[in-house]
Amino acid sequence: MKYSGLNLEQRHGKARVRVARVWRSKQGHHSMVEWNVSISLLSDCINGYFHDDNSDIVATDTMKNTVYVKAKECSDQVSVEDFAIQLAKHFVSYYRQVTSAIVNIVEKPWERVHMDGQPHEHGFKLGSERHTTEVIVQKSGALQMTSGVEGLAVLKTTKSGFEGFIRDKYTVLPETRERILATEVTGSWRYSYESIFSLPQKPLYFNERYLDAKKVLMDTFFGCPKEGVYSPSVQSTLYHMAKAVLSRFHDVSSIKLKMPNIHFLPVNISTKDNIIVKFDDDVYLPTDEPHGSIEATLSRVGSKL
Ligand SMILES: O=c1[nH]c(=O)c2[nH]c(=O)[nH]c2[nH]1
Repeated sequence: MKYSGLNLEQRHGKARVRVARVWRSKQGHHSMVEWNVSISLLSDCINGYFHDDNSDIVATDTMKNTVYVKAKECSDQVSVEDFAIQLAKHFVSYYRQVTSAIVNIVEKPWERVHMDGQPHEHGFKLGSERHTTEVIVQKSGALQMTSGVEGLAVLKTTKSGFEGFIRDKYTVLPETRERILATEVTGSWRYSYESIFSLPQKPLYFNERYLDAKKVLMDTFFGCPKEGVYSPSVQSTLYHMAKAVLSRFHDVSSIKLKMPNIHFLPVNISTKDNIIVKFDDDVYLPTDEPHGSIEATLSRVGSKL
């Protein structure tokens, strides 16, 4: 928006609104989710910036309240993606001023407790990795949506190496075909649905997709239980993981993976005359600083990122 020779780009929203929703069946079976919701609206409210006139501003406090109202209105359990879409749809359809709504949600990994193999009706414990989503909905119904996972910490104790890299006067790293490979995957995959009117109608479709995508990522990282699979680099493993998701899910058009290389350093301790600990692929020093940072986006040729 141009005003007195200046250009203004703006958005406003509410970040980190926490909400939990419980669904109770008549038989006493409970389901629950906990979400951390961030909303950002693109809206025509420039008079608030230029003329001290707030009459076109949706208060961020109102946005926060809307999260609770919409959670209340979900009478059946919904995926985090469906909730994000419902919220975003509300803002673009309810307010004349709002042209586009961006909703980010992180789901806290509450998992049903099992006792002696039996699922508990109303007991949950916290897991580790988190299900995430970002949806952008325009007034026209145009949609961009991604789902993802964060904090997926995985490690294997062998079948990993790193050889053949550039060696120069700054290089000390020995080549190896035997090391620990550890990372904490942050991934997000873009769905090819481009309109809120063309979404799959199956309830909890995106929850199923999330679990399946996570399984494909992990299966590719680890390989089969007995043999595993050799990783020549984090880069190669990342590529195979991303490719497996694109091959498996035809409604995913691109995937971004961030895979820090969390180093486990060989421990060797010696004095001038004595070796106290000699590394034999057994004792490691786990570190998280510094770590390698490796990330890439893989998309189908012709897909919009
Ligand atoms: O898999 C790896 N990729 C790298 O780029 C790299 N760099 C490094 O020092 N170790 C490793 N390992």
